[in-house]
This record gives sequence, C-alpha cells and structure tokens, in this order.
Amino acid sequence: MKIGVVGTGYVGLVQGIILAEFGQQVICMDVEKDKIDLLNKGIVPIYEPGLKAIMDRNVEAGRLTFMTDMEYTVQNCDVIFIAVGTPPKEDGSADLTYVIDVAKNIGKFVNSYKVVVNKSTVPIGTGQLVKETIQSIFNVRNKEYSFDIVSNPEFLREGKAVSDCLSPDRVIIGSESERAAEIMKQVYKVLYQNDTPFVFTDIQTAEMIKYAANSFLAVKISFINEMALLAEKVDANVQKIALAMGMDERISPKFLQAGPGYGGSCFPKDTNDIVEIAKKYGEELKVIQGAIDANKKQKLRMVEKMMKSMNGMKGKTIAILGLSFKPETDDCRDAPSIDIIKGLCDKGASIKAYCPQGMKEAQWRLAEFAQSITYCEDEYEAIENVDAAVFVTEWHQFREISLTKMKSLMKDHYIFDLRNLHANNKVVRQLYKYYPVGRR
Ligand SMILES: NC(=O)c1ccc[n+]([C@@H]2O[C@H](COP(=O)([O-])OP(=O)(O)OC[C@H]3O[C@@H](n4cnc5c(N)ncnc54)[C@H](O)[C@@H]3O)[C@@H](O)[C@H]2O)c1
Ligand SMILES: O=c1ccn([C@@H]2O[C@H](COP(=O)(O)OP(=O)(O)O[C@H]3O[C@H](CO)[C@@H](O)[C@H](O)[C@H]3O)[C@@H](O)[C@H]2O)c(=O)[nH]1
Repeated sequence: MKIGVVGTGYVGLVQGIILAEFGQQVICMDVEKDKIDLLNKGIVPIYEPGLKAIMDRNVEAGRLTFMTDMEYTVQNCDVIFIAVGTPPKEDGSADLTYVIDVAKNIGKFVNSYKVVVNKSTVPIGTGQLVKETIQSIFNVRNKEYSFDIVSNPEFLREGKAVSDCLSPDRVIIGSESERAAEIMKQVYKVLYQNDTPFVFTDIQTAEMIKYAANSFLAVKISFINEMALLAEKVDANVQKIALAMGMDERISPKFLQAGPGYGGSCFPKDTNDIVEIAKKYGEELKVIQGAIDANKKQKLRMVEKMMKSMNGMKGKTIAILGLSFKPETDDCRDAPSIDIIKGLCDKGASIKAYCPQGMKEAQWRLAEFAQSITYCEDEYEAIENVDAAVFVTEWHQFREISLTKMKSLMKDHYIFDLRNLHANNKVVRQLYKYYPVGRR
C-alpha cells in the first residue's frame, strides 16, 4: 500500500514521517516548491524535536519521498491524506479553499479506487463536501471511479508531535464504508495491533470529535485563568487550587496551568470556528464563547497588570522572554507574546525580546512595531538595562536563569512571571518586585 500526504506543513510532515516509520511507503506532497526543496536536502522546515532523525532514516530506507507533483501522488497512492491548512476567515469560520483545491485535484487525477482521508481540522460536513467536489470533477471528466472518504482528525501537540503520533491516546476513524475502515486499520497497523484505542464512527461525528476535544481543553484553561484572576483579588494561590482540583480523577491535573491565555494555531481557531458552525444551525455555544472571551480578557489583563504595577509604560523598557506560543516550537500563531508586545508598545514601552526559536516568525508578525523592538541574542542580553522582565513562554532555559545575574543586569527590578516559573523560589521575592499569576 502506498500513502500520499498532501500538504507538508506541520501535520502533514509529521504524519508522513511517522507513517513511514510505521513501515509504510509514503509520498509527502506540497505546492510550496521551496519547502519540498529543503526537505529533499534533508532540512526540516519546522522546529520539532526528534523529527529529523526519523525523517533521515526513512528517506534512507527508501520509504519516504518529497515532491510537488500532485498528479503522480494521486495516481501512485492508494490512500491520500489531506493535511492542508484551514486558517480562520475574518468571521472566525474555517477557510476551506485549500481543502477544496486538493479535492478538485484528486478528482482530476484519480485513475483507480482511492481512500481520501481528511486529517485537517474541518467543519462538520466537510467530508461530504469533499466527496461532492470529487464527484463533480468526475462529471466534468465524464469518468467514474469509486472512492471513499474518511475523517481521521489529528491530535498532536506542537513540540511533542513525534511522541504524540508514535503513541496517540486514540485514533479516530470516521467512514461510511467497511472497505475504507479496513484499509485504515492497515495504514495504522502498528497502532491497531498494539493497545492504542481506535474509535470507529461516522464521518460527521469524527469531524466533531476534534472540535469538541480542543474546545474542552480551551474551556479548561480559561476556567483556571479566571480562577487565577479571582485568586489574585482574594489572596489565594491558583497553583494550589489547580493541584487540589486535579487530584480528583474526574478533573485530572492536566491543562490546569494558569498563564497569559492560550494561543497557537489550533485552540483560538477551532473554538471560534465551532461557535460559527453552531450559529449556522441556530445554536449558541455559550460555554465555548465564554472561554474565548475569557482568553481575550486574560491577555489584556497581563498588560493592565504591568501598567498598574509600574505606573504606566511611557519611557520604560521591557524584556519579553519567550515569543513562541509554547516551548519547543517556533510557532508564534496567536501567541500571547504578540498581543502583549503590541499592548505594551501602544502604551509607549520599548521592547527587548528573546526566544530560543520564535524570533524569526515573531519579527514578521510584529513588523509594524519594528521601531520599538530590539531582538536579542539571548535572555541575558534581553534583560540588560530594562525596567522589567516578563516570562511569557516557559522555555526550560528561563527556569534555569540566574536570578542574581539578572538583578545585576537590569535597571529596575520588576519581574512579571506569566508562567509561575519562579513562584516557589523565595529568593525571587527578596531580589525583585515579583508578580506571578494567580498567587502571591
Ligand atoms: N499544527 C498543529 O499542531 C495541528 C494539530 C492538529 C491538527 N491541525 C490541523 O491540521 C491542518 C494543517 O495544519 P498545519 O499546522 O500543518 O498547517 P500548515 O499551514 O503548517 O501547512 C499546510 C501546508 O499545506 C500546503 N498546501 C496548501 N494548499 C495545498 C495544495 N492545494 N496542495 C498541496 N499542498 C497544499 C501549504 O503549502 C502548507 O505547507 C489544519 O486544519 C490544522 O487545524 C494542526
Ligand atoms: O495548562 C495549560 C495547558 C496549555 N496552555 C496553553 O494552551 C495553548 C495550547 O497548548 P497545547 O495544547 O500544548 O498546544 P497545541 O500544539 O496547540 O495543541 C493543541 O492543539 C492541537 C491542534 O488542534 C491539538 O492537536 C492538540 O491535541 C492540542 O493540545 C498554549 O498557548 C499553552 O501555553 C495553558 O495555558 N495552560
């Protein structure tokens, strides 16, 4: 069996490499020639720990190839994964342009039975839309081929993508045909034969599972962030609250870390999208809408807190440590750092920024504020002569930072620790005007 993965972005690339690691013959295809050229030179265009070694050994073993040729990919593969982007439109709903483009190309080039697997996160009903799109091209071609649609949403986390794909919590297979479900068991035979739980269902349920899971996690984070806001007012400790709540197995301790609000390419996009989907059916998703609103407020609160504690921002220089939306990734899509920096610049601050991986992307996302931002070589250069240091992303090296060296380098001594990295360290309170999240 040969597998084609169309769209070699984050998900497509990791998925293609891991399927090859599972012993499958895989073609990773993308319209971006530069990306494919890099991959063919052995360069991984995303930062994802552990991925390169697996890629290299599978390319060497002849199981993994990269190309821009859609016709070849469709005609030579039995299973075609769609893993293109579904970015948000202005109104928050998902833009399906890329998915539909791929469906049209599949319809154009198909020459035998295919299983078309949707891996992108798509609105409920998109499987049907992809099916109709392929069918409409057959009508134009005046040809008929049999094919099946499968929804197989992806749950990997950036920074942990390799382990998430090698041992997922579950694999969701939404299909309307036994034949396609059997082929998917073959695609994932390594996982199917070990203890990984598989959920077989219809296409629309599979599509909705993805939104439900992401929205639930976003709600959980917004919930604990609201507890953090209240804890600050009543002098309680949100970390102890989360610890105690998490001891109840029904709640679990995961996704209960208070912080500057959730970001990334998925939670903001998918929560907005499911709210828009529900509106189309005349339903209002109040809990998810509440989480979205609370998340916006959380990011603003971080800036307000700094403004209040430091008596305004005019003429102040602030070090921002961590630009990517979380550690172990270079991804800055919807990162809290971006909103926080924009908020601080608007209030008159100058910024010195450093991130182990996110600098390049942050620079173009913050291009309009370029005059107010200096990008630094490391965390110590970033804090030199600043009034305040803000820990925005919990990179390991920021946990290990020397607080005494920091003190000697900074001009004034405010620390805003948006991830509570140093909150249990007594020294930090002796040396600094220290502001953690949701606790003293
Ligand atoms: N990034 C994540 O952590 C993650 C996790 C789970 C699910 N998802 C979902 O997976 C999907 C893909 O996300 P991503 O982050 O990998 O996107 P991405 O933007 O990183 O990559 C998408 C890729 O698709 C390519 N592409 C676009 N149109 C194409 C076409 N017609 N033919 C071939 N290639 C084409 C682009 O060139 C790009 O390389 C989205 O729906 C996303 O919501 C993402
Ligand atoms: O306790 C927590 C956990 C996470 N976050 C924030 O939540 C965001 C998302 O984090 P995470 O879920 O680790 O990253 P993603 O890579 O965006 O992964 C999410 O989105 C993916 C895309 O849909 C899904 O596949 C994953 O299952 C889902 O976890 C980040 O800004 C984190 O800082 C918190 O603030 N507190």
